[in-house]
Amino acid sequence: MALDDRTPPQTGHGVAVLVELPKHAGLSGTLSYRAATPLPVGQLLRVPLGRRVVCGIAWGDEGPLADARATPVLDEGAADAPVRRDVAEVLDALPPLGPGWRALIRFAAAYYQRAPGELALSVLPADLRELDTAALQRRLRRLDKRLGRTPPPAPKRRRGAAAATTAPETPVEPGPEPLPPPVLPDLSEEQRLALDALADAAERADPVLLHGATGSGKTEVYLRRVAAALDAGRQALLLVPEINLTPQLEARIRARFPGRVTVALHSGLGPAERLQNWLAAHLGWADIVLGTRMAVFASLPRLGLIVVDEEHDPSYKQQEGARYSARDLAVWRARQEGVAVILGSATPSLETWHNALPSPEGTGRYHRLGMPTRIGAGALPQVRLVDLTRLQEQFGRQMLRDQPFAPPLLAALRDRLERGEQSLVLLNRRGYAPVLHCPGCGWKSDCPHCSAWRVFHKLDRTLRCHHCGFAERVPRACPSCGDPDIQPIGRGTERLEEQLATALPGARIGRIDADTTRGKGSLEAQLAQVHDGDIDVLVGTQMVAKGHDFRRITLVAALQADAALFSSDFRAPERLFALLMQAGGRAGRDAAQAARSELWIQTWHPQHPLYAALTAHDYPAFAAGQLLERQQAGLPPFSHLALLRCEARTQESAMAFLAQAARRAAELQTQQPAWADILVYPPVPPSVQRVANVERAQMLVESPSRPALQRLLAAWLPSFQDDARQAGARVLRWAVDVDPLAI
Ligand SMILES: Nc1ncnc2c1ncn2[C@@H]1O[C@H](COP(=O)(O)OP(=O)(O)OP(=O)(O)O)[C@@H](O)[C@H]1O
Ligand SMILES: [Zn+2]
Repeated sequence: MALDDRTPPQTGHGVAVLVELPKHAGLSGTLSYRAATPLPVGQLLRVPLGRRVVCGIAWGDEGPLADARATPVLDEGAADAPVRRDVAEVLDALPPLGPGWRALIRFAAAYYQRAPGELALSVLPADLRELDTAALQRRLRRLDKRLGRTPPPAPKRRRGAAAATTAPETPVEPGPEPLPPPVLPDLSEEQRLALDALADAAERADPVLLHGATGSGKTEVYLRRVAAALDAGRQALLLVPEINLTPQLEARIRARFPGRVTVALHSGLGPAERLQNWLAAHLGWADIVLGTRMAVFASLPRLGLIVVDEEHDPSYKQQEGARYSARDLAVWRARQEGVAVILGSATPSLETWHNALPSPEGTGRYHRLGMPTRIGAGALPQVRLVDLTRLQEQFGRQMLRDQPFAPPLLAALRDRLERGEQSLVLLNRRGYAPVLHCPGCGWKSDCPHCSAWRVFHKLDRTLRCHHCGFAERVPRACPSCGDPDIQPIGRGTERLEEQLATALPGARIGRIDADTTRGKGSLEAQLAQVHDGDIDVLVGTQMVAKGHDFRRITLVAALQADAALFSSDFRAPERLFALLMQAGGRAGRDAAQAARSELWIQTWHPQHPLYAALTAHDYPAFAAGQLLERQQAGLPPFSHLALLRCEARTQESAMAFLAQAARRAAELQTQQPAWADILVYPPVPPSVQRVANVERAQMLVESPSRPALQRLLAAWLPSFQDDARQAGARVLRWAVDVDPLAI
């Protein structure tokens, strides 16, 4: 570069930097800084922002600067210093974030309508955002030690980037002595066929839906594909819905791939460990990353395979900030990077199923592979429906309250007990009773801060709100009329546990729900008890219904499932079907006992078509019925939704904000014919309208076309900021949820 005489000595290179901007800064792109030399895009930096020094990512090269003083001021926080500010530090001990990662951030930010800086920085480990070079060096040395690696050679200089450096390109061989290879099970015929097809699909990087029955051995299929990816020198990313399912799988992966580096990424990790694991992935040292939804954003320079296990699970959808679907992003990322992605489930989401059906029924975008048979050819549990209406006629209401098990179900539970087999009773509601009630004056245990009841927890004798957390000791007498005879209404897992103990004297009863598993490691310990056979009957919420490979359970019972059949949320039947089929899938996983396995369902609506499909284990029939209904109603996957949410001091303000937004949309729609088909529904309060003294309202937007919806949202959202500012303190928060899951 020829320097001319007039160039002041402080010239340098312009770099556009992505930073996590303070909320409402009104800036959504990058900020411009000055660096001594050009920086590679994706490089992690420390830059001054206002009075702080924060983590940033080099996002674009703005070329050599002729005169730093003449450049426009972009950092609002530094209005009194009218120069481009200097990059404070270049974290060049780390290679830049790669093009795949950057493309994913750009896409996800645009799709979910967030600022790229906010998204990019929020998906990096919190500790990484705080690191300076010295601290980073210490962390890297610690990581070397943990992985038994020799420290990387001194960074080499990169061509064309004077100061920028990269870590070694090739992954270093693992340190520990290679252990003897594990013994692999002989594949079932279905597994073999699926693997052949997967190898073909991987060549073309087609997304694949692996639709395998519960207990059909999907995990083994994933592991074989992981092995193939590792053999090809690539990294594998395995996504699972929840942390509680991870310990069993993590142990299995480590045993399966000794000498390979497996790291976990999920919110249950401490900050230091999360950083270490993230670094191992980013540096290419980790071969396998096992994680929850956040792991879809892992930086993986050698990515070769993505697996999304239990792809239907709602926990893949982030419910705050950028409300992304890790499943959908996994498919996008795989396609973009040209790698294979496997979505696995016994009960796929209807969106995925639709994509895996050939046209004209579906889109044919995914390749569908079926594994309908359980390992060992064990039968799926026989479904037994108990008609609660008949039961009530026979025994009366009171009996049903005190002893909620139909006599034949009770007999079946006793059988299991005598044979030393286990049973699982599913009830998706924790606590003792959902509400306390005074028969004298009609008082009920409502929450003073929410439009919800407070739940009675008998163990610690509290009334606890599951929405805002407000808890108080249970009153001795009715707080309204003083009547001492206040009573629980309904039943939660605590009460069910008590009723089971009465009905099955001598049985060892365990309970697993969010209340019993608060302590670190307590869930693992309780699951181990079940696996070891120290428990006869397990009571639990949906936590125990999925994923677990229980070997001794031969009976699963669901006591109160019906509410979902008539929910206003159009996805409720899909979720109920999946929950029951998955729960049933915990029974009879040992082929020797499978023939005796049963799924009992007590219902007021035994004639409902959902139960007919469940009894026949016929997911495709259930899905076909649901898809037809969705098509007729113009619901996803036949349309695309966004949900606008507003939180305000009063319900009127929340509604007014959304009504104003609706008017803005109508204006935009008159300007752009492509948006005419988009429907903006009137704002409504959600089912729980007030939480922690905050009023909530929501408004649904429905579009036949995804791109049209995207464009409308992008044009529409800036006006929200203005309207929110106008509303001042009355409006607390607003958010847009693209492809919302719960409505
Ligand atoms: N080829 C095989 N030979 C013998 N056992 C196998 C084989 N494949 C898998 N298994 C065993 O079968 C059981 C069920 O497999 P796995 O847990 O992978 O099922 P899954 O399809 O993931 O079921 P779910 O959807 O219910 O979680 C496991 O105990 C697994 O170790
Ligand atoms: Zn509350």
